[in-house]
Amino acid sequence: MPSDSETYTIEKVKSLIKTYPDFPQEGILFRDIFPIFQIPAAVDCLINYLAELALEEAKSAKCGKIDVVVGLDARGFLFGPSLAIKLGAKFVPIRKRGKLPGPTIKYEYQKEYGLDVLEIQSDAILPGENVLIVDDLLATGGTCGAAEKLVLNLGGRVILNQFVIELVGLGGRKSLSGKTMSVMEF
Ligand SMILES: O=P(O)(O)OC[C@H]1O[C@H](OP(=O)(O)OP(=O)(O)O)[C@H](O)[C@@H]1O
Ligand SMILES: Nc1ncnc2[nH]cnc12
Repeated sequence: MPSDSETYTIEKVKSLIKTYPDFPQEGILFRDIFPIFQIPAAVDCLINYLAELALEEAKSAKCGKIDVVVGLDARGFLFGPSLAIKLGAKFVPIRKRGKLPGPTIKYEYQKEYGLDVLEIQSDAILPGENVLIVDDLLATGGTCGAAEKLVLNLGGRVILNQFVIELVGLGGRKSLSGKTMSVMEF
């Protein structure tokens, strides 16, 4: 099947991201990743790139394989399942309050614009499993910091926090305990 995925570069993928000033509130420069999903070759390029970085990190951490890819509600779900397939890992969601059935554990956190609660199903990660956390964007780090706490509380090992976009000016990676990588900086 003809495809231009080989000619797509991360720089080209970055150029697809649109910026909206004052959304969803004044003072926020919103980075929109959805235009990437209008171009299958761009998505393919990005997922392959995330998978390569993750495999390199698992190798250098000498942890064996990534057992679990945890995706963060909601835009982390755009990347998590595809990445999990590439890594031969299971996919587990971390969701906002009240969305997951059965026994869960919760963690309250501060984000760029407001307070929120994240939850994970209690049996989703087994003690000692190697976990990669993926999300579309790192801003203040509140969301991913809460996700790390949930993973650690279930006995998982955070091998890598992976983001498509990092808003470097907000210094979010300072509040994360695990190794952190982003594909693009703004
Ligand atoms: O580093 P932080 O300051 O915590 O911010 C980053 C988080 O904020 C956004 O999600 P949001 O909570 O807006 O939810 P959404 O994905 O459902 O839009 C983004 O997708 C990250 O998950
Ligand atoms: N500036 C931003 N753009 C897109 N998503 C975000 N989530 C938190 N901050 C954001």
